[in-house]
Amino acid sequence: MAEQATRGSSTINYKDGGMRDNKEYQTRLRQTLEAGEVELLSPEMLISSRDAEHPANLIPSLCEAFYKLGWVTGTGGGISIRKGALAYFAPSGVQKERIKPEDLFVLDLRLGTYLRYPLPLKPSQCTPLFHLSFMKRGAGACIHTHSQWAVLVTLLVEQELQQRTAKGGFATWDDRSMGGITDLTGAERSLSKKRWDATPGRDAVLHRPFRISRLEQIKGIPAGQKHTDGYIDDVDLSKIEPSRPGYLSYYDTLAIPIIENTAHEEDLSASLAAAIEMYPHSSAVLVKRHGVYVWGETWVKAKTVCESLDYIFQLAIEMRKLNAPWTED
Ligand SMILES: CSCCC(=O)C(=O)COP(=O)(O)O
Ligand SMILES: [Zn+2]
Repeated sequence: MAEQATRGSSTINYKDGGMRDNKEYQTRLRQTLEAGEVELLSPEMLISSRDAEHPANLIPSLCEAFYKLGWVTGTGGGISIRKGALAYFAPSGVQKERIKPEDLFVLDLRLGTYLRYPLPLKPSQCTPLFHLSFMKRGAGACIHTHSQWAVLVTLLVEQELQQRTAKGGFATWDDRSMGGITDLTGAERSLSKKRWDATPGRDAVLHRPFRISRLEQIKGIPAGQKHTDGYIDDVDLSKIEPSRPGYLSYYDTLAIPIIENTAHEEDLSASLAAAIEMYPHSSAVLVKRHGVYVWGETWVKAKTVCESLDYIFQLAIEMRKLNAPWTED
């Protein structure tokens, strides 16, 4: 395992072993963590904790649970968790149900530098996408699944789009880019339009999101999101108000944007960023023929929303088989 971390042009070598049981070191370590002086940390300390709620322990156990749900089959998908300014990522191409804390990468979001990089592993290809959710939404965790239900709803929306385009296409900007969403305020609409015009990657956001209403489980999806222009350590994310408070009501319509897939996961960054800008209230983005990204303030919230969405996607597939409409308009 790598015993070093690189900061700027200098390389710091760390020794491990023995130190973990040393009380004085533990105290200094805690003070160092509290002061945010993470450069004094041994990379091994970043993943050594007896606390089951520590990201180094949570990521392996959650990935195992997600594997059993069919969310991270064949190494794809996963979860990243943020602890303050530190973000924890799983390795790429490794069976997600067998990940160990030692396999995890730790990125300092302020420095943009890895504090732990366990060669010869590589960080998950989802890393830049997870990173976007931390920087733009102040997320505490982000989940990526390859759930078959998520993939199937993107196919059905694609089919709807093809049928609509064949009938004469899209008339207005709203119709094209917002998929006919009518519940945005005038200010949000005009801001979205400005963002839409200025955002690279917008062309890969489908002209129609997945939309569904009148389902009890919709009440498990947040109504609004926090917006940040980058993770800043001295900004208290808990003080940033979400764009809309609370959760969707039974009478709201859930809308999840869909972006085109790319040959490489990391190339989804521009379109994911565009979808996040375009849909200011959304806590998820579907990737056509691929899966879904879902984030939340905490890993518990991200997992709960992901479960609700997966349930809704599965129900939507079954509804379509029965010719039951997803929305009333
Ligand atoms: C068969 S998985 C292809 C890549 C992918 O979709 C993904 O989610 C990234 O997986 P990684 O192993 O890099 O975490
Ligand atoms: Zn993927």
